[in-house]
Amino acid sequence: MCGIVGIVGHSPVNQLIYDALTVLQHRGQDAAGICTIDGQAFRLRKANGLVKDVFEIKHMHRLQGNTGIGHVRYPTAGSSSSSEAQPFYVNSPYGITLAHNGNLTNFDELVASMSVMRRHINTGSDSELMLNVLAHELQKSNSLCPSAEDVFEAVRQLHRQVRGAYAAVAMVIGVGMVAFRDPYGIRPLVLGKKETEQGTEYMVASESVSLDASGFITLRDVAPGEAIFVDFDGNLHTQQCSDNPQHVPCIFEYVYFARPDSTIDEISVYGSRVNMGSKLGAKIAREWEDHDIDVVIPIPETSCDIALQIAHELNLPYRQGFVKNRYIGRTFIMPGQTQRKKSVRRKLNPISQEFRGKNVLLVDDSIVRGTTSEQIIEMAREAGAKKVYFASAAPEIRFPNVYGIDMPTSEELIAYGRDVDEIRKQIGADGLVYQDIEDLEAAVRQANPTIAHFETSVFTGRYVTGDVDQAYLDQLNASRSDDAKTKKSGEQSTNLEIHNVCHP
Ligand SMILES: O=P(O)(O)OC[C@H]1O[C@H](OP(=O)(O)OP(=O)(O)O)[C@H](O)[C@@H]1O
Ligand SMILES: NC(=O)CC[C@H](N)C(=O)O
Ligand SMILES: [Mg+2]
Repeated sequence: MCGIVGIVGHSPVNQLIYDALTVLQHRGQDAAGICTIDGQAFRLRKANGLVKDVFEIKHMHRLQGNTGIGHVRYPTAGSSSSSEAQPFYVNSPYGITLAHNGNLTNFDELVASMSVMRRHINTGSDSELMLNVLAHELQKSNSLCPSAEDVFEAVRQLHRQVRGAYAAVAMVIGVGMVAFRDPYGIRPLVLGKKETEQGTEYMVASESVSLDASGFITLRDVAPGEAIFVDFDGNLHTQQCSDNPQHVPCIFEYVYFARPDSTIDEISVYGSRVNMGSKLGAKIAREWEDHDIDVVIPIPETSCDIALQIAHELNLPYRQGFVKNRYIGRTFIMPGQTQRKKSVRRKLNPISQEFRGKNVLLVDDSIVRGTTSEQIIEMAREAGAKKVYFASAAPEIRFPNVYGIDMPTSEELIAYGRDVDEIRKQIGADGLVYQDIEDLEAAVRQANPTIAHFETSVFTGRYVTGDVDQAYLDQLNASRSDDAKTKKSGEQSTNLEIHNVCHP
């Protein structure tokens, strides 16, 4: 899950974009990039690493200009090479740069269409493909300076060619900034503004929290299929560019990805997690009527709000029994299983007095590969717990994700081919309870009943874009499973370091 941001301002935007990216860091820890427009030139800095490490003062000085876009990356296509960090750049028919959150499901088809379009692709990134489709469609306007209508027509044509999930922001030199969301609105995108003495500034971002951090107020979510265009005179234009938009946002944003202080599609992420706690607490009370749980303990950090509400429902004490090392990032979005496994104990350490002689209920937002739950239960026992029960605020995850979460294969998922009792044994718990899918959907929908359906394929195996078949999933497995990535990592090169060439 990557994070994207774009600003058309009246004064330098480098620091604002940097600040916005730091609060989107939870969406991608692998690479970061910022591109600004300085006169007629793009200024670009992108590299592997966290925002704080990628941008040194010398880079920030070079990122001049009042318009810019930024990206934090969690790879779901191609490799982890720094040449696939974003934003991407093309120089024809105009100077265009683009940052993308999501994952395209018709990668091969798009690669094949590139030769017809006479466009060159330099990496294995789906985002580079999408940029080239946009460039190709803009070229059809046959104009030296495309109008808002030309830009919207290009996005309309892009929606017809590109499949999968995408929230994207692009800049066209001399023209403006365009942002768009796929016709199902799977990935989030929010629009904000700031009034200044020089006029209105506009910003788009993956999450509202980055508008807060950069001093913008949230106007609204970008609608599924809609495009937002801000020209360089600062005028905002918007248009629905999809033939058949439907709103089916990804439910995993609420379960895990997004920050609790963000609001996505008019639903507070925090509020949805509290509701998840209410529903799961009620299920535990119902199904484990005679339970002997002494204390509820969250597995920091994402599950804290959920666990507190479960404790409230069960009328039990809530204790922060694990201390989180604030210098270790999120383990689930780390690129390899060895690194993920090692990081759990580095990240979380128990306070034994909260475990000694007690029956504890550990709560997590989700169990994906089981990396966290297996180790954390072991740690709880080592700390002296008598019994260790486990609750997951999301249902069993049994299917790959193809829309921007790097879960490319069923075999890596602990719930694949196992029922709840088998999973319980595998993670070593005395009892295990999962949220029901209906309850999860209801918990999230509560704040915005207009959303009839959520993207829930990891639980159901139903893919909303209708183009995901077994052949595609097999291919994804072959190219992106942990084994495949390990094999590939030896071959990875950074391609040409053309993206960081320093111009005087
Ligand atoms: O079953 P697994 O494969 O371990 O994946 C699930 C775990 O990973 C995530 O935590 P993460 O450490 O990424 O982030 P957090 O600090 O936001 O909870 C999630 O919150 C679960 O704890
Ligand atoms: N998680 C994402 O949104 C990834 C974006 C894009 N598919 C990449 O791999 O760079
Ligand atoms: Mg976690």
